[in-house]
Amino acid sequence: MTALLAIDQGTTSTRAIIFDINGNKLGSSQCELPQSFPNPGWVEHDAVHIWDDTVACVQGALADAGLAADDIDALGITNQRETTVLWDRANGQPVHPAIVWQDRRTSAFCQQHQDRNDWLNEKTGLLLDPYFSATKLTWLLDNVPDARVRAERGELAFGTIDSWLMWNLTGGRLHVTDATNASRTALFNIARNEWDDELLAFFKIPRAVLPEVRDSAADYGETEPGLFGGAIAIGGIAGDQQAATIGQACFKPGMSKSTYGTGCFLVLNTGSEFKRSQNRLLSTIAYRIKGETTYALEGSIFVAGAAVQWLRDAMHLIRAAGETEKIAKSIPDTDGVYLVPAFTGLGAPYWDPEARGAILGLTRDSGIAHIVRAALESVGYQTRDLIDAMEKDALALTELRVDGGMVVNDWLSQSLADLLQIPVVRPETVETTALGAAFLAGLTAGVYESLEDIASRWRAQTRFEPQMEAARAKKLLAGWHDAVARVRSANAV
Ligand SMILES: Nc1ncnc2c1ncn2[C@@H]1O[C@H](COP(=O)(O)OP(=O)(O)O)[C@@H](O)[C@H]1O
Ligand SMILES: O=P(O)(O)OC[C@H](O)CO
Repeated sequence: MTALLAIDQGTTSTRAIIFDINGNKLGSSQCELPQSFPNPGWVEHDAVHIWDDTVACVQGALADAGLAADDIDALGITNQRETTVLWDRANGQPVHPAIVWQDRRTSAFCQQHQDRNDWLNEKTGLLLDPYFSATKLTWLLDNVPDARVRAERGELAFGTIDSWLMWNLTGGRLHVTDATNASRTALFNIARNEWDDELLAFFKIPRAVLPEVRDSAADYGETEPGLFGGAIAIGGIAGDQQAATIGQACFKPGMSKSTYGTGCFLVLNTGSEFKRSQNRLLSTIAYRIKGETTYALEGSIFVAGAAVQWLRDAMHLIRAAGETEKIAKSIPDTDGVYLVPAFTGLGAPYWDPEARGAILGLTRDSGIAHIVRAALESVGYQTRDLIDAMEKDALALTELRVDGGMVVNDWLSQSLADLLQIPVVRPETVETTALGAAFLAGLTAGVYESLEDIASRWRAQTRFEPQMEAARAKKLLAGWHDAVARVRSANAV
């Protein structure tokens, strides 16, 4: 029997999941991952803790499935993207805690150099923002004692979390990453598919710290035999949103997926051509297979499920996330109440770090249900803003595949279809991120013949058709834009 193992190293947890050939789960194990916040706007992880959890999770998943290392056909890795690790090649120890994608410590540098945005975007598809790895790595080289001279001597290695795990899984033999993770560093030229000397010079990064970049489905060697009771072949790597795109089998231009967890990431396959957004979306590598690159447009929203967590933990309006479904259904509409969850600013397409959240349109009749429903609707409105931006980039979406912890909520999924005015499709396997990594590994191992073979195994579970009239959706959206206009910061671009 085929067994594919995926490591899914995320921002809040590390998971290992074993799938059969059709994406059914055979076993899994999960560890919660703490973050530290040593200064305002700083977010760090202990990279050694991440590695220890990864080993424990793989062992746990094997035990859960009742399988041994020898039973696994191949291993794939997927990971939180952009998070930056710098370690000593001699002893394998990180020289500093990992700087997490959410960390804003380099925002002053980015503000100062906004005039380079267009130049950077043309090479990387990204924006000059602290979100991406480049400025985090510069910060490490400038602030860790001796780091810069040691990096120039070739003594230090940089990597996103996939590289860090690969280094450890192979006992320090391989310093590699894949094209999707490289595309999130702001050091990789995604048109030419190589590390870019001009970018390296601008960010003052010595080439000697960089990993080798391979295809997303490629031979990545084997795990150290002592780790899991036998060597396991490693056959795939992809950043988590790209892996979800693969797990949702969005292999044709125009196909899209949106993942609703803490935040929301919408990825649209744009095919073999690098297309720059004119509407403040990111361009990125969706996957690189057999040397051929497929590109995507991506819209990132910082707060989706996090708004539900806020209703529960800060406002105490609900006791559990699942209650929101019944509460939202209990009223016909929010009666003009909007919640703009700009708790940490607004992401795409606004990119307004100074905006702050608000609840607008309250009357004496407004109650808990209105606020809860407005929080769920804000997820649909934000997604609609992304889709409208994509449409302006001349790429209209005809349906959206959804996944992530929020979409178990049927009301939310229906509301997405209504506000987006396109069908929303929920698959049978909602662990699409891990599944995408397993698919890549299976492709390398010869378990799957092709992407078409993988696509034939993807199964829809529920299709939500728009039920709301277009005119009503338009009116609600106008109210949302009015609400957003009120929370935007005065100096936003
Ligand atoms: N039934 C539900 N309705 C609405 N939101 C939910 C529901 N269940 C979970 N969530 C939200 O989904 C998020 C968890 O999704 P998950 O995909 O596990 O997130 P992440 O991978 O970002 O940690 C949480 O923010 C939670 O509030
Ligand atoms: O770990 P997640 O699922 O929150 O995803 C993080 C993203 O990759 C950040 O770009």
